[in-house]
Amino acid sequence: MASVIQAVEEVKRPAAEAPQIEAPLIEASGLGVRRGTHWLVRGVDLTIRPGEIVTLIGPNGSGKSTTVKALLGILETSEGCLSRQPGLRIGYVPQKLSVDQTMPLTVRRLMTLTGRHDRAEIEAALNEVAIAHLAERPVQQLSGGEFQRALLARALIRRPQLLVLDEPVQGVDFAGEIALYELIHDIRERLGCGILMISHDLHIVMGQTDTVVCLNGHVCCSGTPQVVTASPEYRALFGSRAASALAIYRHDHDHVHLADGRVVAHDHEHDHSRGHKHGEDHDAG
Ligand SMILES: Nc1ncnc2c1ncn2[C@@H]1O[C@H](COP(=O)(O)OP(=O)(O)OP(=O)(O)O)[C@@H](O)[C@H]1O
Repeated sequence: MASVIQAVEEVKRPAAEAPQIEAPLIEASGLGVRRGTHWLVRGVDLTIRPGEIVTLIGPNGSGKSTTVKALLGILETSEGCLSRQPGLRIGYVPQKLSVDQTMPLTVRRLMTLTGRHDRAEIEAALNEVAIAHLAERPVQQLSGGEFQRALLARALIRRPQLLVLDEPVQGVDFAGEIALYELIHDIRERLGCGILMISHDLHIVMGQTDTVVCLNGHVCCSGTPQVVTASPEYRALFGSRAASALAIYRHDHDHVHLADGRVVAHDHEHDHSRGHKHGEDHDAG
């Protein structure tokens, strides 16, 4: 009887109190890109909401970059549905950015190559990634990690609603990798932007992501890291690397972030649907 009353009260509860799931920034369904008779990638279903980190993983040539470019509208899609929030502000950190070794280019100047920004905006973006002290340094003299931070700052200066990172830790040593992923996580917390990332670092991906999409020319499996690491497709694709990533990963959902910014306690036994963030608990190594 008590449960019936409880159920009725749940129904009566005003809609405003129900958890709000924010509208997607980008939503793709059955997306495919073909060149000639060859499908580069096919059957991609993917949604990115504000404040959500979605990571694409997969072997070389599995269609990760193609998928990102199609989602951003850089590449024309051949089939499927794709919608982006109108006027969506995107900050993009490319896989590679080659800088002429002889060209004098300071970090400050790098920040203005793709748009006009005043001093305060540049300072704020550099502060965001903790390299304000390097503003006058030629970019050729930066370490791998510092250069990646400078690229991140350049993407953040536009106050993006969606940050897109194509392998953000390239040229960075292991300690620097961890620091960068922590920074990306912090940026999501501070700015509330959605993050779409390509990564090969399975261990870190599994700890720092809300949703993992595993590609191999098509979506092999997708969902929370917990769901993906348990899937046979993922294990078949990554073999022993998959097993070790699974071994260090322990996912501990203990709260949800509602669309209005509130954080509420959450049961462990909840469904892993979209629209929430999570707390994680990782065992080292
Ligand atoms: N313009 C193109 N024309 C024909 N084939 C292409 C084109 N661009 C990419 N490909 C092919 O499409 C497939 C997917 O490429 P993509 O760059 O998306 O893979 P990826 O998963 O990002 O790889 P990596 O991890 O090596 O960066 C590859 O087989 C690639 O050779």
